[in-house]
Amino acid sequence: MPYTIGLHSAAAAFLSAGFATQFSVAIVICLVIVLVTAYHVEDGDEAPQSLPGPPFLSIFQLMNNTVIVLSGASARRAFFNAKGFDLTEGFKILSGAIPMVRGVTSGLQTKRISVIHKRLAAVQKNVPLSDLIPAILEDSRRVLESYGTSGTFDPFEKIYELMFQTTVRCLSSAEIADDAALVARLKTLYDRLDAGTTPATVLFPWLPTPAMIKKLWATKEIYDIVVRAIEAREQSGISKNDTLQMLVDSGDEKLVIVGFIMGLLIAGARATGTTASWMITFLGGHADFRQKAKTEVESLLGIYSDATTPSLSSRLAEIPLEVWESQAPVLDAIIRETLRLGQPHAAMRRNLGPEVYINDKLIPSGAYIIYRTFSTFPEPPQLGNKDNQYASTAFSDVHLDPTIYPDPWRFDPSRKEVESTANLPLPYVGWGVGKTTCLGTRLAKVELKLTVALFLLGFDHVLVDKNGNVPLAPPETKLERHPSMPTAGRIVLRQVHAHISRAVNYADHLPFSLFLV
Ligand code: HEM
Repeated sequence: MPYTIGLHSAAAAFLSAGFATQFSVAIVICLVIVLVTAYHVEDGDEAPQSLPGPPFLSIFQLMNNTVIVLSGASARRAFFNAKGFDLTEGFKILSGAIPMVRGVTSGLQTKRISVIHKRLAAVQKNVPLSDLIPAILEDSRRVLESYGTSGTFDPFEKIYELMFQTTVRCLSSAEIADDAALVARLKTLYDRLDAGTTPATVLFPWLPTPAMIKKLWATKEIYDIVVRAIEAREQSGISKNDTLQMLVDSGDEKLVIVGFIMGLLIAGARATGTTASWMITFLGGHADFRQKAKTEVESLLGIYSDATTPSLSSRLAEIPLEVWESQAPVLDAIIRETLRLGQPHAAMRRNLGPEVYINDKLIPSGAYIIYRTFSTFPEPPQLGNKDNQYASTAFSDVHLDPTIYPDPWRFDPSRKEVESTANLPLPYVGWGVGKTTCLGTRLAKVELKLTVALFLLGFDHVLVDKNGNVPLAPPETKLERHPSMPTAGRIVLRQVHAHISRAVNYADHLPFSLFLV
C-alpha cells in the first residue's frame, strides 16, 4: 500500500477546490509561466537558522517558499495553537498530493470547508453513527470471510483494504459501498494519487510530468464516480439511510458534497487503514494484549448480545454505540498506544498571518511550517541498520521521548496517560490537539473497534517472519521501516481448530460464528 506524507493533504486540497478548477488551473499553468511571489527571510538574529540548525527550529527554501521546521515542547504548543497557522494551506504546497495552485479559490474555500466539517459532525451524531454499526460489521464480515480459514497476508495491504471498504460505507453512498468492484477501483485511484507524489510533483506542481498527468486523470475519475452517485440519488427520488442522503438533504451545493466525499474518503481511509494495520500487527506480536482485547469484547457480547443471534457480526452489532465508546478501555488503550508508535500523520501549516515569534525566532506571514518528525532519540533495540528509517514516526519528537515514555519503542497499552502540564505541553498528539484536533475521531474509533473486534474473535493470529513460518515475538521488529511505508508486517491467520467441527449450523457465517458455538 503506497503511502505518502500528509494524510490529510489530499483531503484538504480536495476540500478547497472543485475538480473543474483544479483541472483547468493545472492545464493553464502548464502553458503559462507563473511568477511566484517569494517570501524571503532576512538572516537576522531573530530568523531561524538554515538547515542544519538547532533541533527546535530550522529553515529551508522550497522553491520560493520559506519552510520552517519546528520541534520541541514550546514550539509544539505554538504549532498546534497559533491562530494564523492554517492546516489546509500548509498541505497544499508541502504535500504535492494533487495539482494545486496557491491562492486559487481561497476566498470561497474557508466557507466550504466549514460546511464540510459541519456535515462530518452530523455523521458522527449518536443516531447516524449507531446506524452505521451494523453496516460496518456486515462489510467487515464479508471482507474477513474472504480471507478463508487460514493463510498469511500483509496487514498493511489486507487490513487497509478492509478499512477502505468501511470508510466508503461511512462517508459515501450505499450504492458505491455495495459495489465491491467500484470500491476496489476507487482504492486503486486513490493509491495512484499517493504513488504519483514524487519530489518533482512537490517541487514543480505545475509541470506536466507523466506522474502529474496520471494524478489528474485519477482525480477526474474519482470525481466522475462521486458525481454519478450524487446525480443517481437525486434523480431516483428514493431516500436511503446513508451519508450521501444526509448531504443531499442538507441542500448543500454539489461542490460541497463532492468535496466531503472525495476529501474525507482519503483522509479517513488512509488514517484508519494504517492505524488498523498497525493494531493488528502489534497485537499479532503481543499475545497478552491480544487476549485482553478479545476477553473485553467477549464480555461485552456476553452482556449486550443475544447468544442465539446466528452470526458473530450481528451479535457485535447488538452492542450499543455508547458501550463501545465507554466500556472498552482495553481497545481504547490499544488504539492510543498504536497511534503513539504508528502515527500516520505529518503535520504542516502555513502562517496566514500575522507574523509570530516562537522561542524568539520569527515565523513570517506566508511561511510554511512543518512539525518535525525526525526523532533525535536513540534507535530502537535490535535495529542497528543505518538503512532503516526507523526514527521517522510522525510526532516522534514527543511520542518517542524516553523522558515521557520510558522504553519508548516498546508497545505497551498499559502505559499511564501523561497529562499535559506547563512544563510538558501536549505530551500526546495522536489525534491532533488544540485548533486542529481530528474531526473524525469518533467515527474512526468506532470503525477501528468494530473491525478489530471482529478480526480478533474470528481469527487467531501471530506475526511471522518474511518466509511466513517463524513466529516473531518482538513486535518492535515491525518498526524497522518508516510507518508511512509499512510493508514489513506479515501475519499468519489460524482458525480456532477446536471449534471447527461444531459449526455446521452456521455454515453461512463461516468462520466467524465458529468459536462462539
Ligand atoms: C485513526 C484514524 C485517524 C487518525 C489517527 C487521525 C488523526 C488526525 C490528526 C493527528 C489530525 C491533526 C493533523 C494536524 O494537526 O496537522 C487530524 C485532523 C483531521 N482529521 Fe483525522 N484522523 C483519523 C481519522 C479521521 C477520519 C476517519 C476523518 C473523517 C472522516 C478525519 C478527519 C479529519 C479532519 C477533517 C481533520 C482536520 C481538522 C482541521 O482542519 O482542523 N480523520 N486527524
